[in-house]
Amino acid sequence: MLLKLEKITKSYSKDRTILDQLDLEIKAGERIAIVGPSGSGKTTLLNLIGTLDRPDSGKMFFESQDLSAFSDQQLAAFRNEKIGFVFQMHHLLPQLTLHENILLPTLTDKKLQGKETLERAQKLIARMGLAEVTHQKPSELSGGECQRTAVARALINRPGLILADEPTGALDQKSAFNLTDLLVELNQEEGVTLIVVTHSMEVARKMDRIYRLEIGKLQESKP
Ligand SMILES: Nc1ncnc2c1ncn2[C@@H]1O[C@H](COP(=O)(O)OP(=O)(O)OP(=O)(O)O)[C@@H](O)[C@H]1O
Repeated sequence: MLLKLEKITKSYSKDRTILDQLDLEIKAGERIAIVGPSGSGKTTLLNLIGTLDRPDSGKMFFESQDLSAFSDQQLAAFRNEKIGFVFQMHHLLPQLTLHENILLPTLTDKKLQGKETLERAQKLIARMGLAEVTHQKPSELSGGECQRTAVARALINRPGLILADEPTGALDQKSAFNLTDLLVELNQEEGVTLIVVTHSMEVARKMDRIYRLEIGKLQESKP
């Protein structure tokens, strides 16, 4: 099991529980979609899985390691090594080129800086169809190119898990389908596990399993 959530509860205020004793198990290499009404807690759940926030109660295991036992510093190192993030708005740094943005997650760790990482970046740039625009800055790229750069950045450290929160939400339909197909191909080529929060059933249907988040719990849903 790559990821196991046991009775995870989270609220931001006393009068409303967002996630209520939620359980989830995900195997390495799976593609999972999380759908559900606006405000149901999808981003909250993704932030907990990504260790950007901690649950009020419950346990979370990643490769059998109990993450609640990790200090904030240990979690930061874990996150950088094991998890890649893709957001709705690409969150690229505007002053850096596409190439520099992709290398950002490698800058915090000396072990990651070397020929192998540069080769990995080149390979991802080619794979994403970005070879022509590597020295351009985000303002000089299309929305689809920015999102593909964000996917390359998420993959640069070879994480076991990609968390994507509405990755196609800001794209036109053609770019949205392209990006989804690319994520599926990368899952198949590299074995990276994929958790995608989406409002789009077309995107969700390309995953192995679809979960609906409603009233604090996940229910497996048919495509
Ligand atoms: N930091 C916070 N402080 C207080 N309330 C919050 C905070 N973050 C989220 N919420 C509330 O928790 C609920 C769940 O939010 P969340 O962003 O997880 O929902 P979502 O399912 O991702 O919604 P959407 O589909 O609209 O993006 C919402 O009612 C939101 O207002």
